[in-house]
Amino acid sequence: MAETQSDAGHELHPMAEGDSHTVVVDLERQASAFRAESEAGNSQRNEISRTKTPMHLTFNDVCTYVPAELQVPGIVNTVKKLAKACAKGDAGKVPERQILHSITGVVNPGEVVAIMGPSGSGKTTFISLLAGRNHLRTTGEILYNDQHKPTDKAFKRQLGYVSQEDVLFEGLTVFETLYYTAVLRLPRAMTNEDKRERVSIILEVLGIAHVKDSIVGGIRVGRRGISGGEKKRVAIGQELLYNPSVILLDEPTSGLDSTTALNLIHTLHTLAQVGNRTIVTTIHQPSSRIYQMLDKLLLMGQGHLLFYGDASAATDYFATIGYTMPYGMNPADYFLDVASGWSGEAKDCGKLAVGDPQLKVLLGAIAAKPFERFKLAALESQSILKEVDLQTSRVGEEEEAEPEGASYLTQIGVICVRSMKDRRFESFSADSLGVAFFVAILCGILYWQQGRGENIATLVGASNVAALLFFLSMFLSVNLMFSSIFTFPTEKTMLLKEREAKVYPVSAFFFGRTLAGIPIDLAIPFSVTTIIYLMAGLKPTVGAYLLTLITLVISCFTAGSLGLLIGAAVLELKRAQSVSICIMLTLMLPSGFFIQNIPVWLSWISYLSYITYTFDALKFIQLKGRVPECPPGNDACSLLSSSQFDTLGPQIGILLLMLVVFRAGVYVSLRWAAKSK
Ligand SMILES: Nc1ncnc2c1ncn2[C@@H]1O[C@H](COP(=O)(O)OP(=O)(O)OP(=O)(O)O)[C@@H](O)[C@H]1O
Repeated sequence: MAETQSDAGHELHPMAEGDSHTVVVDLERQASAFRAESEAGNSQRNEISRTKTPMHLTFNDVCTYVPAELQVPGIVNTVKKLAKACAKGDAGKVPERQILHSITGVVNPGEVVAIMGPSGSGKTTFISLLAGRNHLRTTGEILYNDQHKPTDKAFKRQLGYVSQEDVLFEGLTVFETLYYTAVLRLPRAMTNEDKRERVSIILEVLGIAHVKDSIVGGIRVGRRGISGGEKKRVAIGQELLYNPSVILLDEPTSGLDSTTALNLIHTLHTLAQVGNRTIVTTIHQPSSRIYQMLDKLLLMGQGHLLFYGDASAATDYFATIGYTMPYGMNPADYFLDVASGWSGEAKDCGKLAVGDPQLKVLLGAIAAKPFERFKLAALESQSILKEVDLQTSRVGEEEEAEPEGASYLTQIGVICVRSMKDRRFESFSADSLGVAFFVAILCGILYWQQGRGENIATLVGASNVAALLFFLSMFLSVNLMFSSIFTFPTEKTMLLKEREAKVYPVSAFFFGRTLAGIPIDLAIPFSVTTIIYLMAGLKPTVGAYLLTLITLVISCFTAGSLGLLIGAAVLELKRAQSVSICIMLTLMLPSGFFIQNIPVWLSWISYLSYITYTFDALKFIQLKGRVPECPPGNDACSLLSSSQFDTLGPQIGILLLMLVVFRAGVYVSLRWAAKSK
């Protein structure tokens, strides 16, 4: 039996290259191989071909509303709006626009339903509602197997959702992307080998095995990776891995050439049929060959349901209400024309607006001769529900006992390793290393041996060393802080996507990302400090070197945490950058280097600045007892050697405390961001 399986796998061809039949035939062969293996007791492979619980989807009278006015963000605008609403006496009431109007229907297991409609007709809104990923005000009911709402936390894990935008890690290879998803989402009882094998099967099924070692690529990593169509298939593969009963896809074929799009729909069709999955996909402009492959069509126009039923019956239906398709036309093109307000005469060609007479005419014709969706839906619902009931009762126990996913420690480990691999092109890129080494060597040359005993014994030499210590702490910490503010805004979409699918808790993401940052964030401070230390001839004892290094590393981690906190709290890059510049300058100016006589009412800021404590600690380590006696009354000189504390402990302790507080703030901000979406 294993031979049959491997044969099926090896003979598959990449979709983009092979013809469409190959994939279907191969999938069918593979599916029969899976079934055969299942009979032989190999349940794992069987999971790929058939779902555990077939899902019957019903949506009834779904209406969705959005605010009718522009919602300008910001506290001032919110207060203004509230004041206006209170003055009018309608506080809390926001004028709304209806974007979905009474969408009703039924989708059975094993079917592929295509949602079609012109741009802005509500396809994305509707499919994201089916996936429980839309939080707009919605009335009506969406139920799976008559009991699960798509927003139910426990049930969400069973819904595969591929959004319109590709949310992938640009720095990972295709195999890594699918493998880490497999480790996070597949049952912990499965061995690593089985998970790898599952990934290999998915790669073959989706025709992307030939690019498994190519990176995803993108603007962030500055590298061209796999093609748009391949990215889309990687995203689909991530969902297929855990064998969901329902797969919802938002425009999976956009950007694909017609053959690749046809192959993708073939694949979905086969997955639905051999796996008894419920598949709903929005689709923009399907070719006539794709259209023929669809089981059901849900046509939308301006948020209204214009047709729902067998795709093959749509042409006849529209003919009966006076919209006869011209001979030889692609039905999909014709229905889009109709939904866009074209009634067959060239002069009427144009887009519909709500209340458009054309839409009213069409809706009137539909109301006069409905496509019997309600009757049909009710009948189908009853017969299919019986079948689903039977199958569900057989697998009912399995559904109750959803297998446990990765353990908490595995989640942290995977998030950590995945994040390190994703950042491998950035953190250790020639650019960032080049800047760090350039600055270190420039500093070393400019301050060449300034820290030696004879130089530091002069007032000028001691001042130079103090300036070098301040610069060193500023350069390293600001460097890290500014790179840290990008972390969460750029990973926000991935965090939200994986949180929506309940893959891991926020704390696992927080600890995983924190761990991933440690080696990368240590490397630059360590090498820069060592180069400058040797070239500038700072205090030549191992103890002083280690203390300087420890102080700078803690200071960098504190600054990095502040950067993460700003990024996590703001989650918007431009704003995060502006906020961090303000905070950094506020902390730097009163830190004891630029100005000594700070106005009393502002002096408290210096106590909040991690730079004050870092600079103090470095002066204590390098200058205490080594600088010349200050002439009486020379304040500038005495500042060289003075510290706020006579020992090192309090400075280091306060820095560590700040580090913990900032990290806790990061965690709270992430939780809040994940919740508020
Ligand atoms: N959060 C929102 N706030 C305001 N308007 C919204 C929101 N979401 C959707 N809309 C509006 O609802 C309508 C339908 O949008 P939707 O994105 O669902 O259309 P679509 O059919 O998927 O379009 P496309 O094919 O161009 O992606 C549009 O007019 C859009 O502006």
